[in-house]
Amino acid sequence: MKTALTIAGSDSSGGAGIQADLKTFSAHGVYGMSVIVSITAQNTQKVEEVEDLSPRIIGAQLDAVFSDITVDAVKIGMVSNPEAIRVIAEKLIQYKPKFIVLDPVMVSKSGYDLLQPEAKNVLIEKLLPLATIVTPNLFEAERLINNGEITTIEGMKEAAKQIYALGPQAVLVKGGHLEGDAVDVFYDGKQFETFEEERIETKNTHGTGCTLSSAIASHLAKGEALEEAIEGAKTYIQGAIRHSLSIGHGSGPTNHFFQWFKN
Ligand SMILES: Nc1ncnc2c1ncn2[C@@H]1O[C@H](COP(=O)(O)OP(=O)(O)OP(=O)(O)O)[C@@H](O)[C@H]1O
Ligand SMILES: Cc1ncc(CO)c(N)n1
Repeated sequence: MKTALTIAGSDSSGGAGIQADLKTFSAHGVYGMSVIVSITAQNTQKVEEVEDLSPRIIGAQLDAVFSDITVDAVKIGMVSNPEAIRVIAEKLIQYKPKFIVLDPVMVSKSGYDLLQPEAKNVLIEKLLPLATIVTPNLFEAERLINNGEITTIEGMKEAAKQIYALGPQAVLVKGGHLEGDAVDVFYDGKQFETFEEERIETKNTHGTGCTLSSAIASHLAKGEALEEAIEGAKTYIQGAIRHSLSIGHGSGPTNHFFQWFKN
């Protein structure tokens, strides 16, 4: 069986973070593993509190996994602080996993900082150059390049180009927060490609970004080429949002098992 590792934060409500990642891996038939960087007390309405694990135990988790198990793909989500980012980068350079999908998580849908503002430049310097693909949403893309607001597909293309110049092998700027259809823009230094799906009208979009990046990692772990992996992940997130769950009183989670249990 192929394997994937998520390095991310825990979401107590199970809709985003580590929990979304593991569910996504399972739904793809990939064996999931996790290195927890931070614990969030959150639900479908808001993030109440965050507590980071020490860099020492983050490093120890990475050593424990990589020293024993072949990791076919890594997904990185919430990394929270500069010290955590430094140890993650150091271990990834040491163990050299073949594929790294970096979701540069910065702020929760409810507005809580999941990446400390002073950690942004460390993420850019240490993690972006290691990424097979980085998957910012519009807000994260704006913050990565500090070049104003992105409001159009053309703007997404320009941002993708500038983020590519920071060192990842490819970029997928996600258009979930734009108006109209859900259009994501891919750039790999050679060409642009757009991945488009119809926008689904729902408030239940908690964990969409985590789900998409883990789905890409799952497809890469199974040996698919990058664009094929994105295509597969985009089809998956569309189904997971279409059958998303009205759980909780806020923004409900995506449904990872919609093939079997439709809402
Ligand atoms: N309402 C929707 N209908 C269809 N697709 C959507 C919708 N909202 C988001 N998507 C798609 O879901 C994926 C995740 O995009 P989004 O921009 O929401 O990520 P995100 O903001 O990082 O998510 P998160 O809130 O989990 O951090 C993208 O492929 C995007 O196009
Ligand atoms: C732990 C965690 N990671 C990522 C996100 C972004 O969706 C979240 N809300 N919580």
